[in-house]
Amino acid sequence: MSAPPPLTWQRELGWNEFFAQAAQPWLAAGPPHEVGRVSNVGRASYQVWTERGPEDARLAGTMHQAAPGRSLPVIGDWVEVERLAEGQVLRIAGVLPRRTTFTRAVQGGLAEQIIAANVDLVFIVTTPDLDFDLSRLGRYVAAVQASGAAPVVLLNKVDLAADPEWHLQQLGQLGPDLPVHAVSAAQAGGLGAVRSYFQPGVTVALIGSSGVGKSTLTNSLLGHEVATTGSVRQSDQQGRHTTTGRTLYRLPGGGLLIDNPGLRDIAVWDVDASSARFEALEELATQCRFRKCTHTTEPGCAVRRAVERGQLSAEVLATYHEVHGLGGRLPRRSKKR
Ligand SMILES: Nc1nc2c(ncn2[C@@H]2O[C@H](COP(=O)(O)OP(=O)(O)OP(=O)(O)O)[C@@H](O)[C@H]2O)c(=O)[nH]1
Ligand SMILES: [Zn+2]
Repeated sequence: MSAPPPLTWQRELGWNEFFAQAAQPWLAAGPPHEVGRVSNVGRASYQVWTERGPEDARLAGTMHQAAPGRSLPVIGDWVEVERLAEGQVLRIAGVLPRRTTFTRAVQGGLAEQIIAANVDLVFIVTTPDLDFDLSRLGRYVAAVQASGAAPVVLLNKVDLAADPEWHLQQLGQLGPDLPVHAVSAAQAGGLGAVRSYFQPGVTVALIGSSGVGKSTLTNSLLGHEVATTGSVRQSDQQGRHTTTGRTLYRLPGGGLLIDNPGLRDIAVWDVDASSARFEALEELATQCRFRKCTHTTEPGCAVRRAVERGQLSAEVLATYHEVHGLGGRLPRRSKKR
């Protein structure tokens, strides 16, 4: 038995044979069974993109029970939903298998948390200034490849570079087949090449340090202001988490863009730097006087004490600070990798 041809809205949202096959038993049962794509995840609520557009959704009771192989929906997931009576929010009954997954290490590297699913392409954004660090960019490339997505490097703020060719040549060392583009998001320069990646159904995510221009780029690509430049707003006036700001966007010419705080914060899923290497440090950090100690200048810092006593290498702490955007970061102009 072959599945009916998928609808156009689904294709535009990234649906393909892989998902169609997985959803076949669910859809074969007919109404109220539908599918949709998770476009935002709040603390207790979800937003799912269906034929009708973005809709509020809630987990079905059975989804709350832990079961082997069961995972809660994340941004980018295709989910099985039930449309109850008109006016009621959609109910998420299941998560379809994922084609790609971004994970980050939690519990000191003992467990993995999935933060985004079904991303096809990841734009790694950097700038020709202090952010430029080939070894860190190399780790991002490896992390993107490990997720199953394809990496593309964007050298943004190229208008500020004295010698853009030097930076491009350096980035070329990251891999012979790695696409690299020089852009200026603020001046809409070089965006044609970037736009050409957004084919219908292709899901793209942006990652990069704070301030490299991800929001500016998002706004230029979407043609209107959606992303908050400078910071990510997550709460409304009452301080509640709000799901009104979508984090899965459809581009005017096709293609989808995920701009999600969890994914943005590359430091947390920079696998090499943040997992096992920091286990000892995180163990020590439980003894710091302050729960949110940054191990820089706080009194009663168990981590710095351990470094002073030679129990923890100063390099591990320095890397930890670099990954978390703390402390002085020097431009490292690596010659050869
Ligand atoms: N000169 C120049 N400035 C740019 C360019 N793109 C972005 N900027 C500026 O860089 C600053 C940071 O840009 P954002 O878009 O907020 O950076 P972001 O990566 O979203 O930062 P976070 O929200 O902290 O993750 C803003 O002042 C932008 O106007 C560019 O191409 N050239
Ligand atoms: Zn500390």
